[in-house]
Amino acid sequence: MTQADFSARSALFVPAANARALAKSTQLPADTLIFDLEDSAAPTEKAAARENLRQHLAAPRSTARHVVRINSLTTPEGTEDLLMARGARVDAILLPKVEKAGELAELSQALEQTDAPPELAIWAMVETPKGILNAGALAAMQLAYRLEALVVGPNDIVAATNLRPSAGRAELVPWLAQIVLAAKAAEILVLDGVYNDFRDRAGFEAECTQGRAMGFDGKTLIHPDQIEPANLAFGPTADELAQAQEIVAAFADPANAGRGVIRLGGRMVELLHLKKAQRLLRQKSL
Ligand SMILES: CC(C)(COP(=O)(O)OP(=O)(O)OC[C@H]1O[C@@H](n2cnc3c(N)ncnc32)[C@H](O)[C@@H]1OP(=O)(O)O)[C@@H](O)C(=O)NCCC(=O)NCCSC(=O)C[C@H](O)C(=O)O
Ligand SMILES: [Mg+2]
Repeated sequence: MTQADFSARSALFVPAANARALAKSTQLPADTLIFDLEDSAAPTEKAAARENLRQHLAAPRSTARHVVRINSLTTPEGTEDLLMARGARVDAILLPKVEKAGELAELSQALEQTDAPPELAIWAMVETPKGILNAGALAAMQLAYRLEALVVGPNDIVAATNLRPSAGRAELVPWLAQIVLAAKAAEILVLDGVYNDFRDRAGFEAECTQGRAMGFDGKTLIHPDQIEPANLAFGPTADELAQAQEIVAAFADPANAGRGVIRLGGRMVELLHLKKAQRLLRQKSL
């Protein structure tokens, strides 16, 4: 688990070029909405998508975290997207196809130059072979800059590597694990990639279970039907919540005052478990 105090179970990509999807997004129970200006907008749609989104973000919002995926900063579109997103006071900017730590430094400097508020975070997509190889260096930028999350991009990974993933994506797992480990070492969030077959609920649920078991904090999504199963799979189970409450209560017992390790129901429980339990309960109550 990361240090983030908010829940990041479900992050729905909302194509900014699609007015109906933008309208729909305000009623959806996703923890995060990622408004997309990159791959879901064709080159001829990009300016209109940005303008749609500017207007959409000026209206009242839901309580979801609002993130904008901009185009690469090496393109004129990217700079326009960044200025729009910064002006719209979103929670984070998602930069696609990040390969080198310098790209995050460049984005961070651009935000400093426009006096962006310190709470405006950076999210980075890891979706190329170089990005995966450099995941540790990218995540380490959290120390110097406002990097809050790594996000996997399986479609670009598959396209760049000519991989043929089978059901269960065993071929991808070693690369995904590298990205998860990099994020954990830097104590930032890590979100699993999208599942394209949005009518296949069983397949989606299986991939959520696998992602949660690997340590992902949540999953990026492409369709509203994927929100509820992702919230279930990445949220705490009833057992985990009950255990967390038990641990907090046990350490609050005066008989255990000042102790670093206690016995609870035949198990050893240490202060690290208390910290994890407290974080879980804090996230649940937000
Ligand atoms: C995949 C879709 C094109 C399917 O859309 P559609 O045919 O409209 O589906 P439905 O008829 O079932 O939709 C029902 C209603 O829900 C709204 N809807 C659908 N998708 C979304 C969404 N993502 N956000 C908000 N609302 C949504 C429809 O408008 C319908 O509403 P209404 O008309 O009022 O009844 C579509 O789901 C879609 O475009 N999905 C997102 C695509 C996208 O953003 N792609 C880019 C991000 S993924 C990516 O790039 C991953 C990464 O980079 C990688 O490399 O892997
Ligand atoms: Mg991609």
